[in-house]
Amino acid sequence: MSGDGRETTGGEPTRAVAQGTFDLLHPGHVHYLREAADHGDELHVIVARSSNVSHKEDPVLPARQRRDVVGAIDAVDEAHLGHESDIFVPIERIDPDVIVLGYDQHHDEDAVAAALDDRGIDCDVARAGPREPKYEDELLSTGRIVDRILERRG
Ligand SMILES: Cc1cc2nc3c(=O)[nH]c(=O)nc-3n(C[C@H](O)[C@H](O)[C@H](O)COP(=O)(O)O)c2cc1C
Ligand SMILES: Nc1ncnc2c1ncn2[C@@H]1O[C@H](COP(=O)(O)OP(=O)(O)OP(=O)(O)O)[C@@H](O)[C@H]1O
Repeated sequence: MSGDGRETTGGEPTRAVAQGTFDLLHPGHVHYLREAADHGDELHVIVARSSNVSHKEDPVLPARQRRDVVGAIDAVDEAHLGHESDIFVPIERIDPDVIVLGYDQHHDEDAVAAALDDRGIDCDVARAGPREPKYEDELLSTGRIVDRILERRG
């Protein structure tokens, strides 16, 4: 562990990767990114392309804007735009020691580990936990923020 609580190996800095849509940031995102950062010396974040966000409504904000705002969070060393068609292309470029899946990300840990293995990428897979609400009415989901906007301003 280094002085700031992150893991080190004493040699090259270790790299952790987090990923997601990150449309309309909220404290749940900050919690996830801080937890992911604790898995390595450097945190790299892959921001999903809008065309790959198929399991929920389209993001409101363009991918480059989502990347730039995520990249401004203290825990994040570098934010990267995701690849349009092959999610392992940025992983090959970043060459992480660990991929930290979000607590509710639909990706299966074993399936991701098997895909990494198939491509000869030596990398662990971990799963982050959820943020517990700190106070009543804390909105910890982009979808719920959008619903609130529509209720109040729609
Ligand atoms: C290891 C890993 C790498 C990913 N890389 C990309 C990528 O390069 N491009 C992309 O559009 N999505 C990528 N994704 C997918 C998104 O990050 C994300 O899971 C999904 O599209 C958005 O949904 P979410 O915000 O609910 O997780 C990756 C996911 C994982 C687990
Ligand atoms: N409340 C939360 N606690 C911990 N992690 C979170 C929380 N909300 C989102 N995350 C994590 O942040 C990453 C990006 O999440 P995403 O952009 O899908 O946000 P979201 O608020 O869950 O969106 P939506 O409400 O539209 O599903 C994912 O890995 C997700 O697991």
